[in-house]
Amino acid sequence: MSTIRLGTRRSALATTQSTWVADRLRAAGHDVELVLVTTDGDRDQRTALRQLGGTGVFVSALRSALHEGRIDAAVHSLKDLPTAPAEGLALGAIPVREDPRDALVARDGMTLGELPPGAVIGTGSPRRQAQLLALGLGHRVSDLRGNVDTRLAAVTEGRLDGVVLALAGLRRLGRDDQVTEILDPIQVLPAPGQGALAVEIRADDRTLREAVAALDDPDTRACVTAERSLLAALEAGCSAPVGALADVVIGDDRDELSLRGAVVAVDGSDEIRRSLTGPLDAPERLGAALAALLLEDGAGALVPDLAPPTSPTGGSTTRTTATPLGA
Ligand SMILES: NCc1[nH]cc(CCC(=O)O)c1CC(=O)O
Repeated sequence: MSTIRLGTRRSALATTQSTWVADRLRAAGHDVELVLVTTDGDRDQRTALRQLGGTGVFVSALRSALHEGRIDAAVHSLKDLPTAPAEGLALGAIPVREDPRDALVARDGMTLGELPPGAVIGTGSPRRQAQLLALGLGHRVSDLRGNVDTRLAAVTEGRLDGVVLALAGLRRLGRDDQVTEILDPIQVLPAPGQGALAVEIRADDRTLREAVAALDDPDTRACVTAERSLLAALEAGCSAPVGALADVVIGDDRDELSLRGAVVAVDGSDEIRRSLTGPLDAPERLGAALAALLLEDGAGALVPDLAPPTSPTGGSTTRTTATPLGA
């Protein structure tokens, strides 16, 4: 087969991830060439992610390159991919995922519990902000964007007391030695899909589909499918204050999927956490069922832009459209 042109964003994290995918494809006997693509999300470092249009800013340039045949496959961080399927494209492989948890990098080796009230923690993610404030430790949150090294520098240079990032990104970049606390999902649930990669291809490209299929990890795919179905059923985007984490667990006579979800008011004043377990082969249903449960129990009141409950109770108005948060 001819050389696979593997499209990637230019950031250190993105090229590390795509190099990882390229190495696995090469190990399987393929020739691979990395093609660097600049995205709007990389170009505009100063605008808050929310103002940039939330979902998809890192993704659309790679998708255009796929559609136009400039690349044969694109490597994305799955959590940056909008939940809506892209016309004509398919997720050819979802490789085994890195640790999905969030991590704190704080001054003086401190954990969240050790940071004093008034300490300022940097994050550009409403999900992280909401869950950090909901801990009730009196911390403050400051908007922070930029690549991993820029964000870490804010702590080492003393501008912030701490930053919260995905452990997966720090691991891949070899920066996890700076982590002062791995945040327990009991307190801070990661973003749906966090720690996982997606290899996107053209849906009709059977050669590429076969080439990348060996990279797919079915357990990871089941977990992230459940997490993303929850997000989709809430009609929330990747910048919504919604956390989700699925695990494969040992059931009575076979493996099952356990899904946790959290919807948190962005000011941390209230939160709803629920979990459900279901069959491993029906992750979409599990995600949708947990979304319905969260909405029934009032998630919509915490985050006004979420979907209405599927069975509206007396007196409430059923909205026919929902704007994704962050749009
Ligand atoms: N939104 C940026 C982004 N997209 C994926 C990762 C980390 C790697 C991953 O989650 O797979 C990050 C950085 C971060 O959240 O700290």
